[in-house]
Amino acid sequence: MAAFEEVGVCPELIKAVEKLDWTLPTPIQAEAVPLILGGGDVLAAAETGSGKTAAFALPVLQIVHESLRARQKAALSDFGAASNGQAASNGGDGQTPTASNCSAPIPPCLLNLEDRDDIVAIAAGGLRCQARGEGTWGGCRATRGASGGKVYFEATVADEGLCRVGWATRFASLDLGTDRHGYGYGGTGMKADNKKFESYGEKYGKNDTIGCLLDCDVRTISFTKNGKALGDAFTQLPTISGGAALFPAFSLQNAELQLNFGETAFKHPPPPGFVGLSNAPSTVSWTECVSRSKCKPLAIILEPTKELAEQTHEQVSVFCKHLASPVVRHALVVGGIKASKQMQSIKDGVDIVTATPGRLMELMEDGKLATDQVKFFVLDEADRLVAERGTRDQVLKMFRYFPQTGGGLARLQVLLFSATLHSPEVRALAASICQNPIFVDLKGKNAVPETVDHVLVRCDPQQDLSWLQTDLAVVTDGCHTLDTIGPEQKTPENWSEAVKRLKQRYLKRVIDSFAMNQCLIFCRTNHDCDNVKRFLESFGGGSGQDKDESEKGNSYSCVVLGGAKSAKDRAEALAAFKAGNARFLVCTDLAARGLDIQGLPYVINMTLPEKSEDYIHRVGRVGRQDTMGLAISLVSTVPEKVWYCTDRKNQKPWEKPDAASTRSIEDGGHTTWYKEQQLLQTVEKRLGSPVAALDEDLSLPPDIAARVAGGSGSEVRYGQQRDGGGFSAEVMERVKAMRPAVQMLAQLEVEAQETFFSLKRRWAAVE
Ligand SMILES: Nc1ncnc2c1ncn2[C@@H]1O[C@H](COP(=O)(O)OP(=O)(O)OP(=O)(O)O)[C@@H](O)[C@H]1O
Repeated sequence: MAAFEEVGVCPELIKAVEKLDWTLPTPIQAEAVPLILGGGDVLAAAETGSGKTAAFALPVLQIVHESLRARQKAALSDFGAASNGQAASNGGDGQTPTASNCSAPIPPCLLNLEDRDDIVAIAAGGLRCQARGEGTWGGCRATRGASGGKVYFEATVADEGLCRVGWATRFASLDLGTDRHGYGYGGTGMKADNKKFESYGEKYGKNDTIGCLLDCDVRTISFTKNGKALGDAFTQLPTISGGAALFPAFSLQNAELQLNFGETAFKHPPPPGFVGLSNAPSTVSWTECVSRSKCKPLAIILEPTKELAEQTHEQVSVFCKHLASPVVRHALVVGGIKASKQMQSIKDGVDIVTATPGRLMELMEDGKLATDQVKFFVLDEADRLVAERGTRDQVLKMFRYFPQTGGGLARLQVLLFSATLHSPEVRALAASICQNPIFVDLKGKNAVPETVDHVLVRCDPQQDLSWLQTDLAVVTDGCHTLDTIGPEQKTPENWSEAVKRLKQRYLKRVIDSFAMNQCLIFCRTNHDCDNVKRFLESFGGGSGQDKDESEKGNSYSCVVLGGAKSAKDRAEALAAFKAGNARFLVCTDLAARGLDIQGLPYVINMTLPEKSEDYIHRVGRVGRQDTMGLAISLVSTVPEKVWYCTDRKNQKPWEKPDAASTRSIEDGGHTTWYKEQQLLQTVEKRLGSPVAALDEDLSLPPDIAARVAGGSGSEVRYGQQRDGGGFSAEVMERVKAMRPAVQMLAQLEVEAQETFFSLKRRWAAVE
């Protein structure tokens, strides 16, 4: 296995990993780091806990640092050249020129070759554009935008075809009018903003001249057709400023436009008070905007949850420590925290942003984070990021913001990482945003480390009638509040309620039987998490977050981490669990991915997840870094009716369960029947082997017990590193084989040194 320097990691980053006591790159790091350093797009799939974060963070940091250095060097030499030139023109007095003595004429406003879709051609002279191709829209914008005053330009339709003309910020989609940052008026007599198309003015076509009027003072946009005023099209625009200037913008489909920004006389002069954009006093150039912004990251790392983003950001901070001259500035951009607070941390400049999609998109759309310098787009847990349509669309939209041109190291590199990267959605995404990606698949579909043991507890309420006992304060989800439950009832509803009760009893038994003091308990919903917490609290509970120190040792202390909690509560819960102040983290699948909790011994699934890849990620919280972990799933033998809410308005039907809400979703209600036996089959198929059941007394099956307690001479417990001091059996084997050669080399080294010094002494004596 290669060392970090052999895979190309630079000395500063090696220093950082050595401080973490990392001796060798993990297999995914050894594979992915050189590919990324070599400039490739990479899709990397490797088991949970295999060090994927560093596999992308190290090379990304290294290239970002190299780019910053190159930029710094170029800036220093430019400055040298400029100051030398100035010294000459100032008569050699060496004084730095002031703003007043270096004012240059403002360049004319033209169509921007760098701000257009590929299918848009711009004619020499920069005032005529066309897009050819039936059914395909192409967009472009001008080089100069208005940041104040009353401005005007004209667009004359030079050919048949479809077009929209208007104004947009430089952050808007080039498809004018399809987001919040562009305002267009189309030839079909429609105006468009944020995908809202409404009737406006009249139709226009070949030879018509459209006047585009922007009044930055009252924040309105209006249009004229051949000199005839069509009235206000857009009012109450967001504040227009240097950073959010509005540029002339055009979308065309098989059409051609001739523009006049005011360099020559207009066909139809604008109303009094309006001036041509070329002569307007308050304008900004596109290049000026692009180079002025300090918030111009070179790398964007996208994470599906705030917790993961924080964790990756921390990892990046650790790696950055020894990168100097210049330092790499990195920021966290996540929801749940005031955007203004985050702006504070990025406004002085940022090179790497670790973010969750929603907040990042917001900043990008508001023009607060420039995207024109982005070299890396990393999608960690990529399959999760694209699993939902909304996030997938956001990811694609983001991608369109990034520079798509450039070669070599200037090219945008796209990196997709996950333990489970085999979904069709990921493949479709890769096909649309990656260039010849290399798929590094170290585990295939089965991405769980060998260090995880999988067992199940069969919860059969027809056999085990202990659910009828009332000794424990079991709290179920209320699905069967209206149903008659009892030993004489043989209905599916009875068994469903029974299994809910039984599972909580088993939870307590499992915790006691393994004397667990640190465990992640996965539930299906936030509501289920709260119920499990209430149940555990009935034995003392405690959150470990309270001031009362005595709660820390409580055997059932627990905290909840679920999407329904506030960002602050989630952060506190995770911190309490990581610090060992709460023994149990009761969570939804929000915590299934990426969370890295050192030496976590146990995971309990109160219910199996609907997708087998979520099982892989859940159980991947244990068995990390070669520590042994146990995943215990409580699996119902009978169908269980559960809450299933598909719309946001009816999120809490359990608060007042009634005949309507407890009906199944097919019948207009909010429940569904969950069949865990089927889910178990998909999990087993994914794992490639059956999951063994715990014995009735909840002891481990013998073959598993042997791995952790003496069977193979091992005394390793769950949560501890397996035999081999953190290295896999394969590595240990190679270390053993190489030991004699290394010892011989060390001996030779000693002899060579001794010979050298004795020769040196003799030489000194002769002299
Ligand atoms: N080369 C290495 N040597 C030793 N430890 C390492 C090395 N690389 C990473 N680690 C450690 O391994 C643990 C797991 O790493 P990481 O969180 O990156 O895994 P992952 O593959 O992203 O897992 P998941 O799929 O669950 O997100 C971390 O605690 C990390 O510090």
